[in-house]
Amino acid sequence: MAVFTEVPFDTARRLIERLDIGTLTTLEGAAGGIENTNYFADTDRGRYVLTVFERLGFEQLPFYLGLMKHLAQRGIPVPDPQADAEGRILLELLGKPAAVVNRLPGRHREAPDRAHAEAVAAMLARMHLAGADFPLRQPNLRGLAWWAETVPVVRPFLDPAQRALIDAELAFQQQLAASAAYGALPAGPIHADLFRDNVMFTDADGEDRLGGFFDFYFAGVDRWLFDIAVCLNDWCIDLDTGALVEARAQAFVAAYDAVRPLQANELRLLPALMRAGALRFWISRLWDLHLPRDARMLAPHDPTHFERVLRQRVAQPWHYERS
Ligand SMILES: Nc1ncnc2c1ncn2[C@@H]1O[C@H](COP(=O)(O)OP(=O)(O)O)[C@@H](O)[C@H]1O
Ligand SMILES: N[C@@H](CCOP(=O)(O)O)C(=O)O
Repeated sequence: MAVFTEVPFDTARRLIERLDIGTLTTLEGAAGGIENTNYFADTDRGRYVLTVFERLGFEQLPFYLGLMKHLAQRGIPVPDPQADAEGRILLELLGKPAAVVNRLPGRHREAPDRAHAEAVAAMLARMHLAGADFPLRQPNLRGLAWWAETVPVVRPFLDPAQRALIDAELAFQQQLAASAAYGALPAGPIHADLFRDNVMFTDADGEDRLGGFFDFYFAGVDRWLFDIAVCLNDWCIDLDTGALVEARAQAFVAAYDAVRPLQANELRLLPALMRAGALRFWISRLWDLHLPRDARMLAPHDPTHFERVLRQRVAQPWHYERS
């Protein structure tokens, strides 16, 4: 259960009262997640999620919440932060930052097929375009600078072969980031963590429909291609082996490309960015496993999964072929 901060019903009721979204009827802790306290909060007028931020401070949240508001206003299905009478969407509860967003319909799909991948890819492209004029700028805080800072911290926990891999891949990404081709990649706000468990699908009428993207708390301004790479490494792999499911990956990129045509240097650098995406989550999972920030931290994700994915992306780079 991802409830790190217990919120009494009356405390939540008073907060909800300030938002003009009805009267709180039920409040229930949400399972899953490893970062924030989430409660499902129903009112007599709608369904919401109350989040108390455990890791993030008041300085980073205006970017995340503002981006969600911006995207929601442009018709992208993402949680829409609710404002109080003064127009504030970043709230405070029990001394911690908090927000109330609308609850997306549906549930995530653990075993996505090609149609799920295509729906996510097309919406990802729409989201990138819709976010392009978002005025706030915050870098991807889990980007290259963080990897370089964190690799020395997790390195002592690795065996010699793992150290060689992590050192080589970090050096490869540093060299890539300094290249002109990388510098020319289009950039803007990205989600940066759009895994299967951060996307809802509804199954009304026997057909799956995209319910929305959520958990924007790793978002930042970075290369759009990085978002595509992160998705390919999750939506388009066999989780048992880490192998890319090439037909699904091909369909994913084609669906994205149909909405926002990829540039030639994006097509060329995709294999390198897929290595970046695998490295990023290998490092963060190592960090979560070996340096838990809090004794109450839930079971961390398995780092060896992304070590394996990274080895495969290095050994078998995959190129998208436009048909
Ligand atoms: N806006 C939302 N709409 C619907 N469900 C949500 C929403 N936000 C969070 N949830 C639910 O809460 C769970 C935990 O949220 P998540 O953002 O993954 O937490 P964390 O930030 O701790 O990783 C999700 O798996 C999902 O079921
Ligand atoms: N998707 C990341 C972990 C981030 O956790 P989330 O629950 O906030 O998405 C991973 O799989 O390592």
